[in-house]
Amino acid sequence: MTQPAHGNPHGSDRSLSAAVRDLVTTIEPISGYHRVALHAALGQILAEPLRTAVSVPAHDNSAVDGYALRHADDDFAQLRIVGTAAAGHPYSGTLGAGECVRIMTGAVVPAGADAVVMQERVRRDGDHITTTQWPVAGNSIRRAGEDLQAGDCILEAERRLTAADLGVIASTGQAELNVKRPLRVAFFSTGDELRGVGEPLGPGEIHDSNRYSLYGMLTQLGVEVMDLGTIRDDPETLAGALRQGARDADAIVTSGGVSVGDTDHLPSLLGEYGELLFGSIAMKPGRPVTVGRFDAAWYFGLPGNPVSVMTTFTQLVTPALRRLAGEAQRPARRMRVTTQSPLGKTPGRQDFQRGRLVEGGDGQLEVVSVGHQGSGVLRSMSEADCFIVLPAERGSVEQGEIVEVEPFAAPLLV
Ligand SMILES: Nc1nc2c(c(=O)[nH]1)N[C@H]1C(S)=C(S)[C@@H](COP(=O)(O)OP(=O)(O)OC[C@H]3O[C@@H](n4cnc5c(N)ncnc54)[C@H](O)[C@@H]3O)O[C@H]1N2
Ligand code: MOO
Repeated sequence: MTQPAHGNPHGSDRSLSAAVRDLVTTIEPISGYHRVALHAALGQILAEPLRTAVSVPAHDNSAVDGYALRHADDDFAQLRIVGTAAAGHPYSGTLGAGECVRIMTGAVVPAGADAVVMQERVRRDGDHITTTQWPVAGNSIRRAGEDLQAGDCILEAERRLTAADLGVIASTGQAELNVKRPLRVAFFSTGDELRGVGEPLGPGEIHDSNRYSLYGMLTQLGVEVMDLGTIRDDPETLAGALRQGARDADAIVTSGGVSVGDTDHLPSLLGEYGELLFGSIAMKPGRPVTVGRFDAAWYFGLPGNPVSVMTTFTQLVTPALRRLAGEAQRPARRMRVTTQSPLGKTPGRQDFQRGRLVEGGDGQLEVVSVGHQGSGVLRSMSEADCFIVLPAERGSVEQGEIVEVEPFAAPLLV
């Protein structure tokens, strides 16, 4: 599978979809799981399918505040109130003919009752009621098991647990569960021009911004991050950082030094000490990448341009790290909308332009370009809330044409 580190600039680079497919089929997920308290499972990956031993709700209960009655008493006669059922305080008797029970939302439906009438449809006179609208059988009753049935598989393995999932699990009473161990990802920036935030800049120097956007995207992906800092463009030092990352982490993500310049050492280092899987993708921004293995770790060398880092991270690294972490893949959520802006493009690479979704005249979502699309204009990422995804073969797009957009999700938006 090894290919030259630098793709052909005339268009024979591997497509992004082929690169992702190769990675996802080649990567073996890490093993290992641990048992955690329910609240600590938020954002973690479920290690096994989760079954419920109980039904939820456990009992038929009332959906409204009103009166539980026997539907067979369908004669519009007065019903006598024989007791009260509140949530957590069931009525212990059984309803007889002509009887009803004052019932509150969430209370267990008493034995003998088979419908509930809401109190707005009732006239009450002392301990008797008459209804203004006789309910149908089963009216306003939430059935036992209508949410979850005892024995059901309620969540599949490999699922990253959401707030709703925690609630669903809590409703079954389960206090602990097995989740996969978190993926450990080391990251560093490369470049002699880079200085840390808070440091003064010398001639030609810039602040290392990629390490912060990478930190943010990795953290939002739910992995354990190891920041190896800013590394100079020196092969020995870079090899040392790669060794440290491979020793302590499951994957290493770097920015810079993957193109064809004199100080771009990472492709040759990987070729020499590791295994190079591929070195160039037909996407813009983000054509030069260096992807492969270094010792036991997966290595993702992303281009240095700040927008290219974020684009390649979301499109290429994210599915690869999800696979490595043992998380089920998710399809890209793309939709077709009208563009309010003309979009410049030359055929050759799949383009990820930055856009914002807006409400069009007819209330439908449309997209506008955030403007300057240079791969060094990081503000375009900050101002955007979606990628405008243009196929490799197409040229410029006119205002009013339909384009595909991919709204940002984590790791770009919380
Ligand atoms: N002759 C060619 N030159 C370039 C090509 C090419 O195909 N042939 N591709 C261009 C493209 S596209 C990209 S993307 C870059 C990728 O180059 P590198 O990965 O080697 O990145 P660097 O040269 O190290 O940096 C590029 C750019 O980004 C700035 N940078 C780097 N790291 C950071 C950081 N941590 N924070 C902020 N900014 C950073 C760096 O100063 C450069 O301006 O190669 C093109 N060249
Ligand atoms: O691929 Mo570069 O990332 O276009 O600037």
